[in-house]
Amino acid sequence: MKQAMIIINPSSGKEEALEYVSNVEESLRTQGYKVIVKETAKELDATRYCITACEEYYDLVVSIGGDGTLHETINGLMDQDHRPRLGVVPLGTVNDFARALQIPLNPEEAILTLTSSRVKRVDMGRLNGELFANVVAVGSLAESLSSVSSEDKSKLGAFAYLKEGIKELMGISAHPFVIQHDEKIWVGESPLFLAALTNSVGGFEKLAPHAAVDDGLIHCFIIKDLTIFSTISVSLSLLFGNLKEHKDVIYFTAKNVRVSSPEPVRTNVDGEEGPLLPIELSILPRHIEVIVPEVE
Ligand SMILES: Nc1ncnc2c1ncn2[C@@H]1O[C@H](COP(=O)(O)OP(=O)(O)OP(=O)(O)O)[C@@H](O)[C@H]1O
Repeated sequence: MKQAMIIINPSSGKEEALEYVSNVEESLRTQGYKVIVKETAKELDATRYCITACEEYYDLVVSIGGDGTLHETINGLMDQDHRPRLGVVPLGTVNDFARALQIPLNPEEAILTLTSSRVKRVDMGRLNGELFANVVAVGSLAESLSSVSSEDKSKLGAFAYLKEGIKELMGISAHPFVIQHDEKIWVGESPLFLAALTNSVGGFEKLAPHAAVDDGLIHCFIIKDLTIFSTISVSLSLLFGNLKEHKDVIYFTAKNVRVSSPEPVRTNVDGEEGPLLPIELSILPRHIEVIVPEVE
């Protein structure tokens, strides 16, 4: 009999997550799965549960929660030979991974998608010893993103990040970076370096419109300028999708990236606080298989 594990963060999605479990269970049982439900109680529980699902040859893991829960679930798939297929019911504020894969942001509709026969192989990024699914942000702006309050996130969604970003850019200086990408190197000062795998970053689906989830590339943006006029125009480019063409932005793609700084600079990984520099990024092409809607 096919086996499915539901990994659910009961604290996600304004504490509404548990309401959806029975619908997901029913959908999976109807499809012939034996279902087990694992509730997370703390950080990294989702990773531990997902490792068990790999070791016990589960066919499917469904993550019910925000991008944080999804990030932790995906990390359970890191060095595993058997990797169950992934289903996603997004309950967070931003839900970049679901946006990038056209998985409905409405939980009820996302649950219906679990019956889809269409799957997509998706790239994962490796950052030092962990995986990321969407984006790594480095620099003063990234540090401010980690501090966006959940109240602001719920109220303003993606605009909370933009608001914090503009506030931050008006008052801060850049960090010195050394960015090695494949055989090239960039040395300079920047308030923000972004490495994106998908088109959706911080809820902005147009940040990297050309980034396909399975193109085997890390899409990198270095923001160079800090003046207020530039900040406003960079923000507009974020919204309208031409960031890579902006004159104060350097854009490149790479398979391997190393970012270092003589200063202690923090990172933000998939929307959560990440490690200090230096970081090494690489790509695991088409590493996981995700259930996506029947029609694009
Ligand atoms: N039972 C729990 N109570 C509190 N926190 C938990 C629990 N289980 C897991 N967590 C932690 O909560 C973090 C945030 O979860 P997640 O991103 O899924 O939800 P969210 O905060 O509603 O989403 P978003 O950040 O997009 O608004 C996870 O990274 C995880 O470490």
